Amino acid sequence: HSLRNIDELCASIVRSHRETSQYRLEELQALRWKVFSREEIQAYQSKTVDEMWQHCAVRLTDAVQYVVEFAKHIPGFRMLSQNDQIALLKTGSMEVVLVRMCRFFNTENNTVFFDGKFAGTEVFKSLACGDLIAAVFDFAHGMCALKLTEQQLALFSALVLINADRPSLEDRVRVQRVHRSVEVGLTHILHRDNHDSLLHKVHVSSRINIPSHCPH
Ligand SMILES: COc1ccc2c(n1)CCN(C(=O)[C@H]1C[C@@H](CC(=O)O)C1)[C@H]2C(=O)Nc1cc(F)c2c(c1)C=CC2(C)C
Repeated sequence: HSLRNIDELCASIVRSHRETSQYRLEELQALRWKVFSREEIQAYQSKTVDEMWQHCAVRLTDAVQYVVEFAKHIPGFRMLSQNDQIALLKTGSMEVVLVRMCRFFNTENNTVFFDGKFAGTEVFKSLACGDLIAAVFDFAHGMCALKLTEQQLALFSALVLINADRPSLEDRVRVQRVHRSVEVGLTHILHRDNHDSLLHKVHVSSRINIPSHCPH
């Protein structure tokens, strides 16, 4: 890896992340104290499980589409076979949405951006999936605690997505090679930002232990 290649790889991943972020950080900062009224929370809580999941699924599908676009612009990702690109996106895109979600999270009042305002866990009560929602919020807290810059978040997102341990990959060795190059890029950026304390943390691509099933 010549230094030039690493810089070029980082630059293209950061550009791709920036171009595929649904909302700019400044927009979300402006909204971060816009929370739901009691009536609005009541309205969400009186939805049926299916209505609420439908409502969330539409938004998450939106966020996943942006992650697909992000992946397509990662040089190493495009080099992989179509089947491996699809396998990585099927299993990894939701994890990247959750990693990206930390940009939409306000740790001071434990709320996440949802439907244009910031929602606490009580808004999702009608999903009857308290443990899943708690895991999503805990994960967002953990990601925020790392205080990653947009560039570090871009490289970390690519690292989470390009994971050679995903099921049903045809050419694991090739995926591992791309993973390694992204890892070198992230290490390079963390060194440059004197964020060495983060090195050990971000190399374990964090997983959420999604509870096996929701009661409903
Ligand atoms: C990448 O990070 C993020 C983070 C949040 C959101 C997005 N992406 C996508 C866009 N978004 C919107 O709400 C859109 C604003 C639009 C209407 C408008 O523009 O006003 C609709 C957010 C969203 O979907 N939040 C969301 C969904 C969801 F299912 C859950 C949680 C949070 C928390 C727990 C669960 C239940 C898992």
